[in-house]
Amino acid sequence: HRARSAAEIRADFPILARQVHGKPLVYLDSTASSQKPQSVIETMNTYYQSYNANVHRGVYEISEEATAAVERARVKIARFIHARHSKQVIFTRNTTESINLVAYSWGNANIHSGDLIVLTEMEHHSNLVPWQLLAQRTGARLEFVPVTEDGLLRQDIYDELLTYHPRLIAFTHMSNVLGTINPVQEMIARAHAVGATVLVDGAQSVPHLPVDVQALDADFYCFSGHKMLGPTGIGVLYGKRELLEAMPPFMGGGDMIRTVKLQASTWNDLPWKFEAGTPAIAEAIGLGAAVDYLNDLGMEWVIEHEHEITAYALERLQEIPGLTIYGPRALEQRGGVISFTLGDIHPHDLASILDQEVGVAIRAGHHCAQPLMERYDVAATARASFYVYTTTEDVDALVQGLQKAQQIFSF
Ligand SMILES: Cc1ncc(COP(=O)(O)O)c(CNc2co[nH]c2=O)c1O
Repeated sequence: HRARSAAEIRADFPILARQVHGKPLVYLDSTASSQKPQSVIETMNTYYQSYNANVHRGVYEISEEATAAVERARVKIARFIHARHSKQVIFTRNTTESINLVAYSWGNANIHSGDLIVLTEMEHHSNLVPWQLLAQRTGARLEFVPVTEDGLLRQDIYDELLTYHPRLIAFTHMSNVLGTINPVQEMIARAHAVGATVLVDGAQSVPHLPVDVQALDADFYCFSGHKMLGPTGIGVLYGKRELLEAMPPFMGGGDMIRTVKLQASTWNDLPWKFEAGTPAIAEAIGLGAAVDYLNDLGMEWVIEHEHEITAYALERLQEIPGLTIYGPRALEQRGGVISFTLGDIHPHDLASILDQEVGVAIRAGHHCAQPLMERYDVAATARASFYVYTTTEDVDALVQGLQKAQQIFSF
């Protein structure tokens, strides 16, 4: 991996050169969606400019080039998460669709009335609502692992819930609100010891941490391209081969079939059984370029950089009187996501002032984690999040903006 300065990296992201309200853009919302390096943008443009064609069935050069490019991207992604085989990498639109695919295809066939599904209090709605719908369809029941005051899962209650032999357990690898990194490997081992199947929501971990799905022994692992320097419209479901082979298709259509008769059809092999219709070709190829970019930096560098920025941010934010931070204090238990409130200033007002006064873009709201907001008895939080292009100067601009907001509201 090449050691590169923040300035060098930032030069790769055209959008970071722009201004907002006459001030340099300070983008601190990578948890919602990351910015894109020029190499990803160019890779997608090159597809459209040079070999735009539909995939799999065209018997002409540019269609074969497009097909090969999509399958090369799949192999890159499989290697990036250390999947045993690229057939275990299913392209979806995003994390949400990946989780819904499992809830419908695996869930409908394996969850029955009275079965227990265990989730946690810190889940994003994408890893909560699909299981609510499944429970409503099947008569299964949901139980939840609570979150402590400092943003950690109650492992004692997790162990207690395991004694009820849940059929399915689903939890996030890293919280998009608290930044909490859960001890996924050991939680999966304990779940497997009682015969549970485990889905991990990796939307916030794959972009920011080294992930090895075989070492974790995850049954299903889900993530989105747009959070990891890639385009929107492409996500991944990783699954253990025996599970994916046994699952019925999620959507019916072209490509996912082998033979079609009027009354019935047979299915294509993995991964195409789960990829009905024309895929997001440019987006899959773009995600492959994003993986190249992250591999060039190295994920160990990525998480170390984010820990440096997070440590600096935690230190600077604690200088601000009246500011409350949510989530673990210990760096090794968190990633580069900091949710906070500032006195009784509504987070939406904070975000507006930061945008207008210092060009800082943060997220404000419930972050699609309304149960977690309820657990902390807040309507909303402000949230700053960091990535490969974030610098300590970005954090300084955030602190300056928060101090400005305090002046404005201290009238
Ligand atoms: C932990 C987690 N799971 C699932 C999702 C859904 O990902 P999608 O299917 O690509 O939308 C998100 C997106 N989180 C956020 C999206 O915008 N602000 C966020 O915090 C997430 O952070």
